[in-house]
Amino acid sequence: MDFNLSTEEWLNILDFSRNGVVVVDREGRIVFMNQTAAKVVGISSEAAIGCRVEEIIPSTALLEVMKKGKNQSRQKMMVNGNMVFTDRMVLRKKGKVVGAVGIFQDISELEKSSAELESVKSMCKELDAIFEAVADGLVLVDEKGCVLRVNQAYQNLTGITNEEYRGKHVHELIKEGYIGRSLSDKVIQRKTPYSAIDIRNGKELLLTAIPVFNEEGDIMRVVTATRDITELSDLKNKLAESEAARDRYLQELKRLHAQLPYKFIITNSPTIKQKIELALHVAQVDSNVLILGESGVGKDLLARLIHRSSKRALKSFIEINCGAVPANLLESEFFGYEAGAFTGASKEGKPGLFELAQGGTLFLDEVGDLPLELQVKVLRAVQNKQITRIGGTKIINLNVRIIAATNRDLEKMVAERTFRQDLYYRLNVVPIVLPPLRERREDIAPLAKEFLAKFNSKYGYQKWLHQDVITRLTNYDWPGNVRELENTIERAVVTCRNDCINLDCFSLAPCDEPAKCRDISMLKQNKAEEEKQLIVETYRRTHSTRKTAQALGISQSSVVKKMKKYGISENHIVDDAMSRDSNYVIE
Ligand SMILES: Nc1ncnc2c1ncn2[C@@H]1O[C@H](COP(=O)(O)OP(=O)(O)OP(=O)(O)O)[C@@H](O)[C@H]1O
Repeated sequence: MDFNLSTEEWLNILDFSRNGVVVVDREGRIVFMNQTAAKVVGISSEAAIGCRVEEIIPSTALLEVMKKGKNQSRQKMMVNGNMVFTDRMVLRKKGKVVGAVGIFQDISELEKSSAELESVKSMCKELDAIFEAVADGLVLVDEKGCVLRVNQAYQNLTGITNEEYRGKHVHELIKEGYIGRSLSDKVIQRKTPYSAIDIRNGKELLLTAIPVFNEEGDIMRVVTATRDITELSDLKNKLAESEAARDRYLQELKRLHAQLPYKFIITNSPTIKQKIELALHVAQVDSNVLILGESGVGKDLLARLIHRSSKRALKSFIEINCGAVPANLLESEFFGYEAGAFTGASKEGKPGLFELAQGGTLFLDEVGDLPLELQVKVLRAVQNKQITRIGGTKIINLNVRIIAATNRDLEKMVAERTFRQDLYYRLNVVPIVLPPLRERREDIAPLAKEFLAKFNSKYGYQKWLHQDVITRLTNYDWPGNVRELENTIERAVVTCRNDCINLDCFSLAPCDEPAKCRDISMLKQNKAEEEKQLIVETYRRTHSTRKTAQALGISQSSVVKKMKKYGISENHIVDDAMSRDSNYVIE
């Protein structure tokens, strides 16, 4: 075969090679560099030829190869940032070294791919570890529904091994009775995740199957996670049970709580017991309650009982004595005010009692004393369950239960047009009338004993009541009702020098008919002049409406009202012009 190629032809062939070829002469100057080498080195062959090889390829070892006269193969080196494998060969002519050739292969891409392969491999290992480590059972099926693998947790959960599952179609598994239904099948059909709860082997399992899509958007895998929620369900049931128990205890607690004030309401009277039953009953609903009865019969006590027995028990019980707050302050007391609403208003503004009672109960004591002009505003609040602070525009929604009380005859007041009829109806949803003590004399002895025990303990005595005293107290009419009885016992306990409290210790003069007695019962029974006289006398002694009220066994607001009624001015009574009771201006 005649196949003699010229040097140029050989060089052309080398130029065409996908391997880089660099030839240097004895001095190390580049005499040939093919296209591939030029590309890797980053310089044109023309520019490279004639240059010293170490200037163009600083990492070259061709000079060393020539010096040692020994070829090298498969050496890794970096050329212009590219990783190459190189073979170096010494060129000899007649046994003399005349130059060297380097042939190299760019392996950068290969390196990159193998690095990627390594990372994919380690990722696979990680996923394998995760697949096996998760507590949920996992089943992996392909796009057709054939099981690729199941993890250890799934095998533990179902008792079915990987081998039994692997390679089988889910339909086959259903047929063979391994599973009752397949979620993977549904996911493949619908192309969306799917969840269900199954009972298998007596265990409650939560199954969640999700599809895995390829680049084209076709399902390539379905992963089904199976979680044993038997324990969770048990816990849920236990939680529900303990919540129900807690509610029961709460109710019981409320009931006991409600009984607490009941215990302090001392009574032997069937009528009062009935009223208490009624109060406990209406406590459960939010309807307005109107408690009627003379001063000191226990209206306040009953209002508190209703609150404490209601579902509002843990919220505020706000009480206002409508007769004890000066009329000009009542509105702001009730509704509050915004900052700077009027001269003297606090900078921050102030919430009113309606707001303070949010969620709880507002007790309007002595509601009959509410000034007419305020009645309409209170009506609006009670009716609409909304208020606006004085000087404000914001509507505040109310969630307040209203209990009102009075010792006045509201019906008569309505007839006389001193109390608004609409407000009366609004408040009088459930009326509870507490009879005076004289109409339930069976309560007097137990109450007296209770108060005796209370004040004995308060003052550290061990006194007792003589039977005559009990009889006397029982026969007495008690215009100031329980409050008066309480004060009378306290006075007797502290003033009586003997341990046996006998009739001498009482200012109640012994008499057969209580009505004839010359004592504070006059306040109720005697003519107005005597009542006036009694108040004047008591005030002269006490110098205060509060103490006068205490001494007479009536409320402070009643004293103030009666003083107004009889035109009793403080100056008439005491020389000292300064009233000690700064709450009231007595004309
Ligand atoms: N049944 C009772 N058992 C024990 N204490 C009672 C009873 N009834 C009333 N009291 C006591 O008598 C006093 C007066 O009761 P309360 O303030 O409830 O009467 P009121 O009708 O609201 O009086 P007012 O109309 O003057 O406001 C309170 O100290 C209260 O604790």
